[in-house]
Amino acid sequence: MSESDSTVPVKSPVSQRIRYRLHQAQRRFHANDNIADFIEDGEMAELLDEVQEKMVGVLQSLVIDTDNDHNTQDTARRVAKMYLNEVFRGRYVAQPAVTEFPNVEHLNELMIVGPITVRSACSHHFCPIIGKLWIGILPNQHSNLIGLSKYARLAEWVMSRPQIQEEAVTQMADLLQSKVNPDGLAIVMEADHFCMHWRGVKDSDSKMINSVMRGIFLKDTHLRLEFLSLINNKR
Ligand SMILES: Nc1nc2c(ncn2[C@@H]2O[C@H](COP(=O)(O)OP(=O)(O)OP(=O)(O)O)[C@@H](O)[C@H]2O)c(=O)[nH]1
Repeated sequence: MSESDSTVPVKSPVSQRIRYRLHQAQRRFHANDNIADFIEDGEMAELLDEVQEKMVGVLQSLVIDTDNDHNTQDTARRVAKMYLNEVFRGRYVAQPAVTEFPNVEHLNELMIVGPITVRSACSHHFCPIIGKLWIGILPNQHSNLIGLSKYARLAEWVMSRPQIQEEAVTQMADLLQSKVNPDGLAIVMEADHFCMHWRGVKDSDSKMINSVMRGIFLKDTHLRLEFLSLINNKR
């Protein structure tokens, strides 16, 4: 815990109050963690004002004349809103409600959902990661079936945080495993990383593809190949 977070005066900045609660609960708050449980009513509006104020400082340090440049006058507010309410929203809001249905018909055939569009950002440069995600599920009679749209809603919640792709797919797999409790779970993500396209090495063509296989997908080569060939036909 940093010294400034260990004791929190009542009128301290809202981010400091939230960090204090996280430290007290000994909860991790990395860039790809959700911290909704530690934010009280009305504090998102305060956080917006605080991030805006800090963004004003960044623009000043970039020597941009925000007083006279009509294009950047409201940029600090726009960027703060974009981070908190859009591109990093998955850190600050609670998990979307997911209706779970019992597997009454005891379905146990491979089901594939995708491609789900992924919009994320890398935690190193905060550059966009844009890609696609496929999910394969082999339910059993005890599995919960969740509505099709909920796969996309859960993916959006996990992905709209700064992160690395390897951890994003693992988080997605852990979440679906806990919701659906299937015999097998497979996830493949293919994405463009703008930190490689727009800057740095400036390689416009390369993508990152990674997968997570759980349960029967690890043991059953035929099932794994069936999943991979079905999604390959659609890519
Ligand atoms: N493994 C992994 N690396 C990523 C991901 N997104 C971005 N990166 C890479 O993370 C690295 C960032 O760390 P550094 O190498 O210290 O950054 P840098 O000095 O700006 O590196 P360059 O991008 O090569 O200019 C870069 O190589 C990125 O391409 C991801 O999802 N997974």
